[in-house]
Amino acid sequence: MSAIHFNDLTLGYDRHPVVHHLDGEVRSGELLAIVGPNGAGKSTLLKGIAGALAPLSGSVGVNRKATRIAYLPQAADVDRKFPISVYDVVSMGLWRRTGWLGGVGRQDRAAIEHAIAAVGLTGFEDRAIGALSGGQMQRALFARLLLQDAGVILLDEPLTAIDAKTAADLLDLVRRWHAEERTVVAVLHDFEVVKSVFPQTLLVAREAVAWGASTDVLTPDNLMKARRMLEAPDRAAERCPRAA
Ligand SMILES: Nc1ncnc2c1ncn2[C@@H]1O[C@H](COP(=O)(O)OP(=O)(O)OP(=O)(O)O)[C@@H](O)[C@H]1O
Repeated sequence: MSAIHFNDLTLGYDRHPVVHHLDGEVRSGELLAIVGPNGAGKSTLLKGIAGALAPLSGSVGVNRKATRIAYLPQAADVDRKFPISVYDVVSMGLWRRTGWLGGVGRQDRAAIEHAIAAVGLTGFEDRAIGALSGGQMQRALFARLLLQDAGVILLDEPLTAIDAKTAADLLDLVRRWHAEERTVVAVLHDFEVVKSVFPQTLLVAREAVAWGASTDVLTPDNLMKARRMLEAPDRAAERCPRAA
């Protein structure tokens, strides 16, 4: 069963295409890494799946049974100046159930505490998020994802600027989601992590360069091809390759 399918999907900004004519599907329960050079369109693709960016043409569909999508944006896009505690950030994972003004019951409080404990942040509940380290903040955001209980989980560079211990802990949560048959799509730059945790990889450079088993995709030839595709002069004009 497919969890996400792309049908000639083109995404971009102000009518300038960034990701061109993507076709294919992510199987339900799959762990898929999205890799590619800077500016390849990885974050754009994740935003398209999350529904935060409408397609310029074509479509992206998420299976009805897995409609609940959780999305972790890049750390740089998260406003940490907002005066809110770890507990409140994590509890937002329950908004779908409690609503903006809904009360948090005893059961909900237990679930929030459980999620905070699962990411190793017990004792930090009252800490303002602006006073967390980058790794602690990422742990808090993963606790929120745990509560969201989504069928499809989208992670944009979840391990960037994270130390080895935190990365290992967060990858354990990804493995747990996989065991729970959730679909996880993550933008990653560390190929060793990809090869050891993510069986499937999509290599993008404004279009799909290769998509399949991670070991088949992450070859020097494919990576070189991706770099060249992004550096090609006609990219500067952001022309559609199929329109040429
Ligand atoms: N909001 C935006 N408005 C206009 N152009 C954008 C916007 N966001 C991204 N772009 C452009 O789209 C292209 C792809 O960006 P995107 O962030 O998707 O790449 P990426 O593969 O995630 O890169 P990185 O590895 O550096 O995070 C880039 O040329 C970028 O400048």
